[in-house]
Amino acid sequence: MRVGCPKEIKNHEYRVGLTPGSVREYVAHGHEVLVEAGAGAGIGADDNAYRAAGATIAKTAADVFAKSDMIVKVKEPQPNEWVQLRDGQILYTYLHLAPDPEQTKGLLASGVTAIAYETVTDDRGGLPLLAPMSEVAGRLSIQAGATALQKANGGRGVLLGGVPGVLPGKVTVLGGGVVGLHAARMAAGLGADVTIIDRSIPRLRQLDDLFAGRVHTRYSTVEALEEECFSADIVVGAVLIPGAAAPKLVTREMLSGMKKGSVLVDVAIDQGGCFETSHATTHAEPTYEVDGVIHYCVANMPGAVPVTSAHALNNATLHYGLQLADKGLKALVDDHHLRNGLNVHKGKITNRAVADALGYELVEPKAVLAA
Ligand SMILES: NC(=O)C1=CN([C@@H]2O[C@H](COP(=O)(O)OP(=O)(O)OC[C@H]3O[C@@H](n4cnc5c(N)ncnc54)[C@H](O)[C@@H]3O)[C@@H](O)[C@H]2O)C=CC1
Ligand SMILES: CC(=O)C(=O)O
Ligand SMILES: [Mg+2]
Repeated sequence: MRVGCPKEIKNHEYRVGLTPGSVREYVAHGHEVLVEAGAGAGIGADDNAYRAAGATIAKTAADVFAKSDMIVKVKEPQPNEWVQLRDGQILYTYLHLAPDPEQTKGLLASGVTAIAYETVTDDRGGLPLLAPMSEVAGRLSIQAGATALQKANGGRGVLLGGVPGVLPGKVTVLGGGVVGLHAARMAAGLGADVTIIDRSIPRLRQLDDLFAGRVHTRYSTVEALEEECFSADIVVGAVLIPGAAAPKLVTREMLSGMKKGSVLVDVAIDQGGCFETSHATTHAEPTYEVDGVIHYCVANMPGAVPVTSAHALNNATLHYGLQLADKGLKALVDDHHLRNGLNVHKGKITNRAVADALGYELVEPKAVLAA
């Protein structure tokens, strides 16, 4: 198979779908790899590094899209990318379709077979291709929140760790999954007073064990949300219902109960966000203010640290990428966890959460692959 990797074009997105190390693996499996010139610049991998790994360098993205059987990317295709996709081609990348009707229409019209990293599953109930970027974004959320909390940046001017004789800042984390765990770990490491809210009691038990009393846990009710958000300096939004639009846990009305200059970091923004007042921002202009509360809603947070992120992402995506390259669509038939990643195939929606969110008929992946 010919595997193509275009340069990412989303605002300040410096990650790359294939590192030179991954290219070597595809080449070792007998595949041709076509990489757009400059695709790895953001991680310090120049075209010669890709040539040394066995790739051919394409001058333009158009060349990569036209000549490849499978496109491996990081971010969801942008409008001028989805028009270049076609029937019979595989797209392997993050998609986040539930909050994005325009992209969904574009992918359906193209006929492409689109596999979303974020809905591929594993035996432990996890999302193995989302997890590494959730680890990065969770850790980054506290850096971003702490920066926004500084007075000169519009925040209320609190140092998260406090100092001897002065109480630390308070961080509330909504959703104690992968993002939430890593946010809590960073916040606790800085000395903040941290509370995690989740609706899963088994998960709260795990977190309580893990942090051995260093972090508080609370079951998710409106009362708990209000108390923990109203007293917080930073609230990290980290809830997820896989594939679906995020539930709006913090309403606009609740902002009036929050401290002026406190910060909402909505990591869940790629699934539409869990604060009613969130809208996606970019690394170029990451924050805005509503009712005195600073909002940070960057939908591609890991793009800020591409050297770490691209390698962590490739570690997770390589296995299934090779399966797809080796076997084509049979890889989806053979492995139900990979099949759970199938969101769009030949003009049909094949993921239930996406179909429900956007009002499409669901076509079962097994049925569509057998056709
Ligand atoms: N903005 C960005 O750059 C990035 C965003 N993300 C996003 O962050 C979000 C979280 O991802 P993960 O931590 O990997 O998900 P996860 O599945 O590991 O964790 C989600 C947690 O939310 C909890 N939850 C669901 N509904 C809840 C509710 N109503 N109240 C309280 N808790 C609730 C679940 O029990 C679970 O523990 C996702 O939307 C993901 O796409 C991930 C990486 C980068
Ligand atoms: C998961 C995601 O949206 C990202 O890594 O950009
Ligand atoms: Mg406390």
